[in-house]
Amino acid sequence: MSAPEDIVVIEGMTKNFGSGDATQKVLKGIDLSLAKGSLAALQGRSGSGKSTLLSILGTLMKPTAGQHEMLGQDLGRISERDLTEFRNRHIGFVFQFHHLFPDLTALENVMFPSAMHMGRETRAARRRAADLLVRVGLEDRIGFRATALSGGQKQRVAIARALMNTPELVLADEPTGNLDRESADQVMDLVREINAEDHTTFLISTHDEKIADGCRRQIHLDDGQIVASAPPAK
Ligand SMILES: Nc1ncnc2c1ncn2[C@@H]1O[C@H](COP(=O)(O)OP(=O)(O)OP(=O)(O)O)[C@@H](O)[C@H]1O
Repeated sequence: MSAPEDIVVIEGMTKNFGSGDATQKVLKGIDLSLAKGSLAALQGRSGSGKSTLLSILGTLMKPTAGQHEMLGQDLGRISERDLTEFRNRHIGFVFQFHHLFPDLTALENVMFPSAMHMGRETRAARRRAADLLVRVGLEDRIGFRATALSGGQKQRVAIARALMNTPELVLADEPTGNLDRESADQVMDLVREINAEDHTTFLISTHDEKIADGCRRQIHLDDGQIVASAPPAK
């Protein structure tokens, strides 16, 4: 059952890859809810299904079975077109490898999601993108091409880009996996600040205990099942 403060609820979620004898059961019945404003780590050994779960939560992949609700909408029952619009409007993504366009500037990279989001005029988008880059501490890198940024700076641009459309939920798949300790800690400080100030909900998959400890909830996946999920701090 979902509580009013839950923005995401999944029940009985399964995901199989392949078919017949080659079927691989990757998610084996996941029940999970995320309260608005939560900051949760998704932990588990390599191959336990973390990226698969994030892809489904991000509506980038369909589950084999199970219920998926977000913001009160049953996402299993809406058209592909509406799902794309829903994703652009409500979900932001940060990946291990930043996926910035190398020849675009930091500002242009951050503005990119707004190009897919009808109705936001360019001047307002530029202003918001610039404000976000200031917020992530890159005011002196706004006009730099992505190739001229350090790994930590690129990941901060990726966070700004994820926030461009003011999503309720940000899914981050090993966002610090490619960074040195200091840059990883800075990225996590930034995530904590955004979470505290904006109440944006974050789910972060990580192999890094320090990053997981910096979250207010730890969800452990083992072989496609949740084996522990510390209750959210109140
Ligand atoms: N598109 C796919 N087709 C077939 N099998 C897949 C696909 N995506 C993932 N898998 C398999 O699902 C299992 C879980 O993969 P997943 O990437 O979700 O794990 P993970 O916990 O994120 O691992 P890591 O920590 O190494 O990133 C793996 O055995 C993987 O080979």
